[in-house]
Amino acid sequence: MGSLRSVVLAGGGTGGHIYPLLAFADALRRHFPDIRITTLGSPKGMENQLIPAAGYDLRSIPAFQLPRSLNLDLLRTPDRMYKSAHAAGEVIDEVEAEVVVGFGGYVSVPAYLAAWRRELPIVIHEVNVPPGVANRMGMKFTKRVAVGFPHQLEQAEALRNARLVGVPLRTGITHMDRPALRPQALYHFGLRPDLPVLFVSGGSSGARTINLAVAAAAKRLAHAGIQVLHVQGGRNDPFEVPKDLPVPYVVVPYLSDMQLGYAAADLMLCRGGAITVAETTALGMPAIYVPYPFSNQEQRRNALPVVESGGGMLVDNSELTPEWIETNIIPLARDRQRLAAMGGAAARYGRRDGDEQLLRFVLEAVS
Ligand SMILES: CC(=O)N[C@H]1[C@@H](OP(=O)(O)OP(=O)(O)OC[C@H]2O[C@@H](n3ccc(=O)[nH]c3=O)[C@H](O)[C@@H]2O)O[C@H](CO)[C@@H](O)[C@@H]1O
Repeated sequence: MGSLRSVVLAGGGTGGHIYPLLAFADALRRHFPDIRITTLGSPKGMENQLIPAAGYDLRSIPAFQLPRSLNLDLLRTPDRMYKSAHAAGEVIDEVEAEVVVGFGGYVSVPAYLAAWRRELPIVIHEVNVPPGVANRMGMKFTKRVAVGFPHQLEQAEALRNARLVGVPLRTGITHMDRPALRPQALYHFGLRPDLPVLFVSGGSSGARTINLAVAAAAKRLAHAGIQVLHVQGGRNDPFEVPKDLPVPYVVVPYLSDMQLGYAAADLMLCRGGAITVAETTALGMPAIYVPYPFSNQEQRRNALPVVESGGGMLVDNSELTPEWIETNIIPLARDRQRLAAMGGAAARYGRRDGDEQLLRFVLEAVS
């Protein structure tokens, strides 16, 4: 394996772009303890909480809002684009970066531009179909594109020649011994060991439809003996859960230790964000996916191969009602055999070494 002294990692916005960046940073640190790792983020994204909390150097680049599609609007923002790229370039020069690795989000664009001007290697990691706007721009400057999932290679022309590496995931998740951590996780959340746990999470920002539907089904779930661990999500309004339920229904605003949630869970109800899908499958977690309906069907594409291989169920956002939950989730959560079969199928689809595979790809780029 080669070696690296200084890298710049760019990515921001929501958890889906930041957690893979952090997991990759951890892999770099494991292999090269003296490496200088500098991250570029935007002033308002979740990176401002998550990256410093993980102990990495975060530099803020002036906000640069891309249009939702690549069109002429881009040419109308040259000043801001120039300013952002200039700021990214200053950081790249200061730390003498050998490579820029981008994970998507608007802040990646100035990083790609600045690296390209300096003729530095650029590596892009993309997890969605269609690829995000920022990474699509980046692909004009580099052919070194890595993807998280096999379906991306088939479903996006722009990703046809990409390298399949998987998704860098936090080792707290990939190296977790779920049964061993379970008692501690249940105790942590105040959940009972004798009843199944439904773990509800709408991704890093939360999901209003999921939150309201599950809260409205709280009584039915509780009377069926199903406990709920419900992550409200970073950007969502609180919701009401009836008091005096016969079994625990625990609401938490956000989980920094997501592995505790996974360890407590028997079944997950979640959106189909790419990193969530990478995590549930890496863990062999049976899951019901409710794809976010407003972004190009990308979350449906993430979840569909898992569901087709038997690792979960898929339900449309508009169909997730308390009645649907009663009819479908209650029997499933009580059926240990079916859950085990689903979990096994999910695990066969999942990958755990995305961080190592991406590192290999990046080392090839700098050699
Ligand atoms: C609405 C939208 O556009 N969503 C996109 C966004 O989702 P989002 O940002 O929600 O990202 P994902 O669902 O892919 O990942 C969420 C991440 O947040 C973590 N987490 C979540 C809740 C919590 O309390 N604690 C915690 O740590 C999860 O463990 C996971 O690592 O980025 C993904 C990756 O580009 C895309 O595939 C999604 O389509």
